[in-house]
Amino acid sequence: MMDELASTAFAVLIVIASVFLYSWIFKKPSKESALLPPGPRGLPILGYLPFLRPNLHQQFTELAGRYGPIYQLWLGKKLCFVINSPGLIKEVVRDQDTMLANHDAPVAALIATYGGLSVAWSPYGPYWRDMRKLFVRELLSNNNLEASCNLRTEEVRKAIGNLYSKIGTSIDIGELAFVTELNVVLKLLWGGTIDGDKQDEVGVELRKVASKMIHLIGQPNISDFFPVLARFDIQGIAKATKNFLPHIDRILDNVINERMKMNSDGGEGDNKRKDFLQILLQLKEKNTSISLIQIKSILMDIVVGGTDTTAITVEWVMTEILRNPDAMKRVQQELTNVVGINNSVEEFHVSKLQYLDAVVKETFRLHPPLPLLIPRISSQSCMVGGYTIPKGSRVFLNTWSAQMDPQIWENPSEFRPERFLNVDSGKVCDYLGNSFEYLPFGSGRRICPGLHLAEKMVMYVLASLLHSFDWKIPEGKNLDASGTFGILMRKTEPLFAIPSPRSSNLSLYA
Ligand code: HEM
Repeated sequence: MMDELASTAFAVLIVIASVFLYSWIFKKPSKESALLPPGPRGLPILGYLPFLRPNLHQQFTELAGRYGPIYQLWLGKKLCFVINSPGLIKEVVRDQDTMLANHDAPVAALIATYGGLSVAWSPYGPYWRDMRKLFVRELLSNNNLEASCNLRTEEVRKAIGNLYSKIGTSIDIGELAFVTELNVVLKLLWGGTIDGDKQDEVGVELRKVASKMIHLIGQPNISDFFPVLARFDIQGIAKATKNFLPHIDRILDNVINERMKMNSDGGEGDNKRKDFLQILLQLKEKNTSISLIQIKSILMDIVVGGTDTTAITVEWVMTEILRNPDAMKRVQQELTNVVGINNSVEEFHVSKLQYLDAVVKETFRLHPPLPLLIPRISSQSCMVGGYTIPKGSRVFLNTWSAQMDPQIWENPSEFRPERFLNVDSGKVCDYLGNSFEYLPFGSGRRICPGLHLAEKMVMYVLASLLHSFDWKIPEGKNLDASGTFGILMRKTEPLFAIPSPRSSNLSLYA
């Protein structure tokens, strides 16, 4: 994608170079008063854009070796800073958190979220705070997560039950995890509003929507690097996103209408527990400041933010486990001890699965789904590491670099879950954003609000897959562990694996 961007950038921009050279020279912010860090030099106008490689987090880490833990580079008209060390990441998310609390929303993200109304893409301020509070309080609080345990159990059991009918065949693990996670998320969102075949249809449609949206948002867009060119929409990304929006609207409008009909018929939907859509619609009735498009943006936050990330994680963990048979044996032994070979895994078992927990943590370290988190933009000029970050700069927090730092992690490229078991090392890494050398869910005000749900789901799905089945790679397939970065880092080749039953507990899943 970066190569494509580079050639498009060249073709278009060489033609108009002379016009821009003038404005470039005269509009570039003055450096006299700002102490900027060193950084790689790029070309006039294009900056470093033509030199970007697909795996940005790796390239940024290499550049840190040359320029230090903080450096600057121009991407088109945008001044960018890359922060690579735990100490400086801490400065950003603790000391300068309010100045750097905005995500730098690409044009496509703003269009897809009705002008930035979602939690992820709204600017830091009262609107974002209220929406995030609502999101966390009503959907992702500990109480709500406990209350929705049955629903997750039901969906995971359904997925495992289906696998028993596919014994010996090759399974796309990412797809399996995605469908399971999407079903859980849809149940949390609108419970029994729609059910059966209709739920499956909506699931299939939302799946397409989520992956298209991630593709559009993750695609490098000239308009983001040269805002003055945004109105020409050279790559047609804005147009594609606008054309696609009515499709999202139609799906969500249908579900919302169904739910409103149920409300007016006095139906509670998914038995006693209120689903998220029901809560949002009730709030809307009471409080006219919440509009339908805000509700839709939040629903999309969850569908887009909560499904692919979790599925990618399950796929990476399964890949590492298949590459490390000793780890697979140890996980399965732990499951046998904690769950019992002929019992099914329950969510309450998960907190006792310490080795699996270490395997998941180690996988997040090596393969974080968002190795550069979501890039920030400075709302005010501020200082990091003794350097000035001028207002309006893009800031990349390269957590991958910190997670692969040999000064912190011994033999960082080796898969060694034991490093997360070693309590004596004094390194207690959790997901809460306080260990700045380990931040798979980010940190500070913008830390992922879905982390507890994600943790529960990832652990529960993996425990169920590994307790019920042994897994092997299909003949002729290799177990490649390379990733490709868009906005998410996915496996370059999807993982296929063949299940064979480990225990005779099929009846528990039927
Ligand atoms: C393995 C799964 C997941 C990973 C690795 C992950 C990771 C992240 C990261 C790194 C960020 C950016 C944090 C920052 O900028 O500092 C983020 C933000 C976000 N995530 Fe997640 N996430 C996951 C699952 C979920 C789930 C399940 C949901 C919702 C149900 C969710 C919803 C969001 C939202 C709404 C934001 C934006 C928060 C804001 O801007 O205030 N994520 N996530």
